[in-house]
Amino acid sequence: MSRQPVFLSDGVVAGLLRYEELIPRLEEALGKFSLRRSSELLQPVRSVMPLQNHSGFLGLMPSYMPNEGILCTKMLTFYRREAGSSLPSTQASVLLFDPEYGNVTAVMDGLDITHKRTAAVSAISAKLLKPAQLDILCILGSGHQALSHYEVFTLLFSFKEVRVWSRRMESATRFAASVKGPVTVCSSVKEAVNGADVIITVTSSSEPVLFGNWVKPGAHVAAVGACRPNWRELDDDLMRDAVIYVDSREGADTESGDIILSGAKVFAEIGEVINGTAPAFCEKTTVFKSLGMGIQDAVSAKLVFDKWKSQQ
Ligand SMILES: NC(=O)C1=CN([C@@H]2O[C@H](COP(=O)(O)OP(=O)(O)OC[C@H]3O[C@@H](n4cnc5c(N)ncnc54)[C@H](O)[C@@H]3O)[C@@H](O)[C@H]2O)C=CC1
Ligand SMILES: O=C([O-])C1=[NH+]CCC1
Repeated sequence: MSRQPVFLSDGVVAGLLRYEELIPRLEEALGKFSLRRSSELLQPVRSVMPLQNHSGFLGLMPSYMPNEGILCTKMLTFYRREAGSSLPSTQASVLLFDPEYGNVTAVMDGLDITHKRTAAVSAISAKLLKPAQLDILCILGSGHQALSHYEVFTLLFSFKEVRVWSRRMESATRFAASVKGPVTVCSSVKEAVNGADVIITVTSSSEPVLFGNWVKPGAHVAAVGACRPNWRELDDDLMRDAVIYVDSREGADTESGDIILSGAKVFAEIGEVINGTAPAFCEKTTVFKSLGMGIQDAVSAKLVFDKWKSQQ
């Protein structure tokens, strides 16, 4: 195989990746993952190397889906940044391989994939674990993930009110001004989550920001940050009282401080709910603890690459 890999920039990837096409592929992949058939899907828990001089981490996220012709790995770096820092907190590249020959067919910027597939999986969790009422959406954090979550949640659901809180009020105000629809800027987490039906936590915090006694019973929480075993976004009360769903049990047991440090029991993977092998307790308070999986990047990258090829 002498062909050189193509390089797809962030702009090209962003132009090709659409939530409407991505969501069904992610649902299928999450269901397949939870079947644990190694002949159909392989994905180890990502390996993460600390970069102690920089408060950062380098992660490697390989996956293999032979029936779909997908062999892929994402490489990412993520850093804890001080408030006001202009340096990026997460960067990523995705490599697609030809599974038969082993050569790299495409190298693509992984930022848009990371933003969209993470938000899309949170939206899938909200679709599956939908509270009886869906009036108020609350977003805690105002960075890249906040934006992609706003986009997909307002695309799929019709909330009467969207609220945002950020640790710096001006960031929340900037976020509200940057999106199309109306957003209420809140000055405290307690005020922001009061009565909210869906709460999304997308912060880089390592301490709890969301406390169980502020959360409306029956609400759904999509918890996206805190991806290290000693980092938290949610307090023990919420972790103990809610029914906990995850993307990967192995990932959660290895990487989620919210699960490991609270001692909370994982009830099911959302792939099990998709497969009908675990119930969706929509009437209870539910937490979807998201950590991110290589297969999510892989199906996103394959979708982008196939669309790009069809246009050549
Ligand atoms: N579960 C998954 O699949 C993924 C999770 N993530 C995680 O999602 C989180 C957000 O990522 P991005 O939006 O890309 O980052 P970002 O840097 O664009 O935004 C981070 C947000 O967290 C806030 N923040 C930082 N420290 C905080 C603190 N101590 N308390 C409260 N808020 C704080 C910032 O003000 C900002 O609003 C990160 O923790 C990241 O590691 C990112 C990608 C995928
Ligand atoms: O899956 C992912 O891309 C990430 N999870 C935590 C930081 C980035």
